Parts: sequence; structure tokens; C-alpha cells
Amino acid sequence: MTHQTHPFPSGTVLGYPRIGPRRELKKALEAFWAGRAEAAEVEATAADLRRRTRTRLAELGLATDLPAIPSAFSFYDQVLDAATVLGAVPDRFADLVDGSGALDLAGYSTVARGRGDDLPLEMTKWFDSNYHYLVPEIGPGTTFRFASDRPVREFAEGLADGVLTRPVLVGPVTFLALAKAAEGSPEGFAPIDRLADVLPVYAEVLRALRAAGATWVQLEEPALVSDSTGVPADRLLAAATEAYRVLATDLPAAERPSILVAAPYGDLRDALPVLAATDVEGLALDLVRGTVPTGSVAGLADKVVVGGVVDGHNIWRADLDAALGGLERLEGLGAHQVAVGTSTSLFHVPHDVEDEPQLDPTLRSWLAFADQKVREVVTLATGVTEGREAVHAELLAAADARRSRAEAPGVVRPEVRERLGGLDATAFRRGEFATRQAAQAERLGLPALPTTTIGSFPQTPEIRVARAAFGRGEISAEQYQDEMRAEVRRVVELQEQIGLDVLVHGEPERNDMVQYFAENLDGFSVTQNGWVQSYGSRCTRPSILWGDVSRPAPITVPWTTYAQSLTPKPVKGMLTGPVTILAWSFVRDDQPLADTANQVALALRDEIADLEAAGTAIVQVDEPALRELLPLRADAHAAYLDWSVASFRLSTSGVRPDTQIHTHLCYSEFGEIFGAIDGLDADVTSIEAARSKMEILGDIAAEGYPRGIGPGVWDIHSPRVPSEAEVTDLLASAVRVVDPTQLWVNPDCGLKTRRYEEVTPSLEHVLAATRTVRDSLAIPTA
Ligand code: MET
Ligand SMILES: [Zn+2]
Repeated sequence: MTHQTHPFPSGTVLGYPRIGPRRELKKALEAFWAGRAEAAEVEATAADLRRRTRTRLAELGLATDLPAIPSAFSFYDQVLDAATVLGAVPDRFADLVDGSGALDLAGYSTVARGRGDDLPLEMTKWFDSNYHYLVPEIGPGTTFRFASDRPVREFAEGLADGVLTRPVLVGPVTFLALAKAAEGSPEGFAPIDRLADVLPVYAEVLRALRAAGATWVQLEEPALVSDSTGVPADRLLAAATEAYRVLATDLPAAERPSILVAAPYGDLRDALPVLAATDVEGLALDLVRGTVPTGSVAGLADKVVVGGVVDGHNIWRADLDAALGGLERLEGLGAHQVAVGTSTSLFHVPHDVEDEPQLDPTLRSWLAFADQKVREVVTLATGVTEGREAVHAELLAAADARRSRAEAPGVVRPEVRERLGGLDATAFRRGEFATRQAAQAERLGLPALPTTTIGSFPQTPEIRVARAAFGRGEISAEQYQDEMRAEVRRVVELQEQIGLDVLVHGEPERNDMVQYFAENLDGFSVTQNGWVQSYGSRCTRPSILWGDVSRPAPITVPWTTYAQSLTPKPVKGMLTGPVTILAWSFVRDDQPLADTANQVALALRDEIADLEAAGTAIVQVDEPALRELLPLRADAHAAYLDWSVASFRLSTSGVRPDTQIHTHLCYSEFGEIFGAIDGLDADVTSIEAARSKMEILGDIAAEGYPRGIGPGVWDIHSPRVPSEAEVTDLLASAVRVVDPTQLWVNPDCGLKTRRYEEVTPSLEHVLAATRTVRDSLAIPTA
């Protein structure tokens, strides 16, 4: 040992759900934002949640006298928290900080949510998860200071309760790698340029934590497992060396807690030897996505290595035997101590399987939510310290669960496998686009710049009330269906009044675009309380894809054909694509994702065939999550894009040339995967574009993309109603870049989160703008 390391527990988790088993934090925050609760009430709810978390984790077997229990609470987002600690608040919110640079809960909420014309911090996906973080804005002039001692207070709160926790902070390299250059930054500036200026503040935080009694701190550095942060690899590695020289070497060990650098979501690769060569006392490795390093790694001899063998990102029970094997190999690397951990924080999974009494007991026996995963960690830690015999019964039970999973009816269905195995290349290919284009033009007779929407119309309180009543058995299936049909009729009439060209039924019957299909396909189950945080107070309830997938009966056909019966205009059928269904569910881990995606694709293919047979001329298959599952490592991109594009094509290639296939993409930057979008071979692609002022169109024009494209002309993420002039400008800029015969007109995304007060005038403006631009083109309208 070159210097003193504080004792570390034999088992730990990197983080735990923060929103509460019954979404208590969500409810408290939303009441506060709505003016129905005081900040002090939210603080009290949060303190209570933190206390319950500590108590629960201790009950489940994590140590309280060694820093096994993370102190990783957040009111909204951990990246915003780091910005708050560093005092890095954008200038437009400068009035919200007090004399010492701190934000109160109201100010913190405003930075997260915006006010009037002051836009909130931008939100984007956290690594390859479905969690969204807030993007810090850092410029050359951003001042950093130790502005919020919240992490210190929360640590002290645990200590006062008799629990020695381990504070968790986003590390300096990741914080800067995920930040964006503040507006007005000079060309070539990158936030990582400010590393030397944030490190002294991190050092102060570490000193304060030590003074409060913390023995270990966890600094999260997932940027080091990714090629996708925009910071070149050599720059990231140099930053890691510099950061941990300043924090671990220059700052003497006696003046700070021991440092655990955590690298969730993947393999450190070249960053492992770099981190191992620093004086940090511990490294947490993701051994679910990554592997145990082979060969020797210099510098591990005086370090604690946390082997993240329990998957923090999915819900299946661990293969405890294999996990122990991995930990044994890890011990072979000669670290000072090997501890057991989760691969990532557990905030990606729900709290407790016991909260799902309605789930099939066999399925339930295969699952591990956060609490079950803590038990797995504790079991494995016993196995490591006392030997396999000490946990013999637990190993057997885990093996039994896996066997039951492999053998249970529905997990492997020969008819599904045979059908997939029997496919040849033609199942993935449509005919020539030119032929399709001519046939579709003839069948549809649409005007230039056809107008449409993305699918959903507002989910009104009445719809939600009816769905809840139906769920509770208070109204019959017929009553529910009648109410939804009445809504479809209203939506169709509204679209006709506004003058849209291609109509939708409005999706009132869908609670969620993935769960709806999960509920109607074999191979899926849905939970009652399985909420996970998506961003801020928003949660989703991912479905569980556990078995071979097939479609027992048509799903959307009755809704689409009913809508079509009400209007002579074409009504688009609406489906969610295979990649998005996978991305927003907990997916089986016992076969390649590509195979699972193709099973979903075949079920959708059948649905599309039924829609086509029922007379539907246009079918849209949404793939908003196509970019989200893109692997963090560049060398894995090609294989991913191959199977994801193939599954979309498998779902859509069974149609006649005169049936028009649309797809819809949103939520992220698609420029990077433009080739894949082209590869989908959809006749028309609608894509989020309003906020970026149609940036994507440049790529499209440059690539010579031949098919239809509908760049969003209305940013539906805010309640703002765009003016007719604004939409006209966007469309006018679009027709300058793209051949007008390819152009469609639509909003950025579905309208389900908006209200009719916004939707009706916005769509009217879109239609008026379209007429203006059509006239200016002098293309005859049909
Ligand atoms: C997140 S993409 C949403 C697409 C879906 N068809 C909707 O309009 O809601
Ligand atoms: Zn969308």
C-alpha cells in the first residue's frame, strides 16, 4: 500500500431508485410545481425517502458501518446536481442563485424546466439508457465555485442516522464531456477545456466530505466507456489522468475520502490502464457489458476493484454461479480487494418484484428488481468472502430459476423459430422505389407538400378517466370501445375541418406506444408498479419481453378501419417498430437482440398485411428509438445498424408497391446514422427538425436521398403555438434545400401530451403556411 485506503465493504450497489416505490418524489415535486405544496414539504418527502432507502438497503444486508450504501439522491437529475454543486448555472438564470451561488428548490426546478422565454437546460439520453439528463452549458467564462453543499448535508443526514454512506457525484471528466459549449463560445471551444478550473472545486467538495466523516466517495465516469461523447478518445484519457492526478495525488489521501471511480455502461478498454495508473483507491467495473480484463493491469495491487456482475440495467435474476466465476477471475488480477457490485446504478429498474402480485408466479420467479439485486450482491459477497459452500442454497435456487426460464412454455416456440429460420432475403426487400412511387401517387392522388400528423392526438382527461375505469372493471369493454370510437370520430372530423391530407385515428386507445403492443402480443407481460425514472419527475413502466413473440389477433385493424369508414381521405395505420419496442421494454437476455427484434418484426408484418387487406393505403411504423440503442462504442455501430434496419425492413417489406410505408424518428440527432435511415427504405420519413431549424435537411440533400421526407415544422415539446409566419419560414427554407416533390408537412412528433387549445390553432397555422408555400411553388394542388 502506497497510502492509506479506508476500509471498503465486500458488497455494494452503485445507486438505487430515487423516485420512491409509489413515486412519492414525483407526486411531491409536481404538487410543488403546481403551487399545491411548499418547498419544505418536498424536502421532507425527500428526506423520508432517503431514510427509507438507507433502512431498506441495510435490511437487505448492505453494511452500515462501511460505505456500502450510496448517497445518490437527486430531486431531478444527477448531472444538474453536479452543475449545481459547481455553481455552473447559465447566465439566463443568474438571478436565481443566492450570494454563495446556490439555487433553492424553486430555482433548481426552473433551471430544469425553464420559464417563459428562458429555455431549460437541454435534455438528452444518458448513455444508452432511456434516462434523460440535463445538458450543462459551459463557456470560457463560466465561473466555478463550491456553490451547494447538498452532497455533504445528505451524507451527514445518513451519518446522524447511524449509516456511513458513500456520496456519489458525476465525475469531472464525464461532467465536462456531457456538457455543451455555452452560447457565444468561440469556435473550437469545448467544455473539457475547462478541466483545470473545475478540479479545484471538486477538490473542495472532497475535502468537505472528508471533514464531515466520509471515508469513500464515488465519482461516476461513464464517459470513459463511450466513443460517443464528442470528445476525442485521447483527449478523454488525458483528462482522466489529469483529473485524478489533481484529486487523488495532489490532494493528499488524508484530506479527502478514498476515491472510487465508477465506469458503468461498458468496458473501459484503454481507459482501464490509465485509471489504474492513478492514485485513486478504487475502480468499479461493469462486468455485464464489459469483461474481466485478461492479462495483468499495472497499478491494481493497492486498489479496491468492484466487480459489477449484477446487471443494474435489466430485470433478470443473475446467473450467480457465472457471476462468482467472474469475480474469481477478477481476483486473479491481484487487486488489493475485490468487492461485489452492480454494473450500473439500480435506478434503471423498479423497486421490488414483491410489488407485482398480479404477475404470473413463474415469471416473477425469474425476475430481480432493485431489492432482489441487492440481495444478489449480498449473496455473492458472502460467496467471495466465505466460499461457494456458504451460499450453496442460493446458487441452486438461482440455477433453478434459470432452468425454469429456459424450459417454460412460451419462452421457445418452435413455430416462431421455424418461421424466422425459413425467411430468405426477399422477406427484407421491397421492389424499386420508382415503381412504388408511381403506384402510390396514382392510388393516393395527394397534393404537393402533403400534410399529416405523427399519429396521436391529445390524451384528454376524459380518455384517461375512461381507461382507468375500464382497467378497474367499472365500465364494460363495449362502453370503453364506444367512448374511444367517439373520440376517433371527433379527431377525424377535426382533421377534416383543418384540411389535413392524410389523416390518423388519433391513438386514443393507447396508454403508451410500446405498452399497447406489449399488451396485445404474446411473449410480453406488463407490470403494475414497475416505474422507472425517464427524466425529472417523469416515469415509464417498461413491459417485460420474456418469450417468443407472436400476434394472437389483429391489434390496430379495427381502429384504423373504423376511422377510414368516416372519411374519404386516406387514414394512416399506426404501428410501433421493432427497435423501439425493444428499446422501451425490459428484454430477454437469453438470445441476441437481433433475433428478438425479428420476432417482433414478423408480428408487425402480419398486422400490416391485415391492414393492407382491409384497404389501408398508408402504414406508419414509428422508430423514435432507433438512435437510442446505438452502441456507445464505434466498432459496434455497423452490426447494430445492420440488424435494426433489417428488422424494420422485415416488418414493412411484405406490402404491395402501392401501399405507402412511413416511418417516424424523433428524440435525437439522426445525422450520425443517416445511412441507416436511408436503409430503412420507407417511402416517407417524418423526423423531428423544428428545434434544430431543419438542420437535418442538409444531410438529406447532400446524400441524394430520393424518398419522401417530412421535417417537423412545429416543436410539440412546448405549449407554444407557432405562428403561421414561423411555419412558412421553415417550409420556405425546406423547399430551398430539398426537392419540393419529396417534401411532406407535419409536426415534430405526436400530439398526445398537448391540449386542443394548442393543437387546433397550431395545425391551422401549419395548413395556412403550407398553402402559401404551395402557391409560391406554383405546383398544382390536387
Ligand atoms: C415518440 S414518437 C410518437 C409516435 C406516435 N405515433 C405518436 O404520435 O404519439
Ligand atoms: Zn416522435
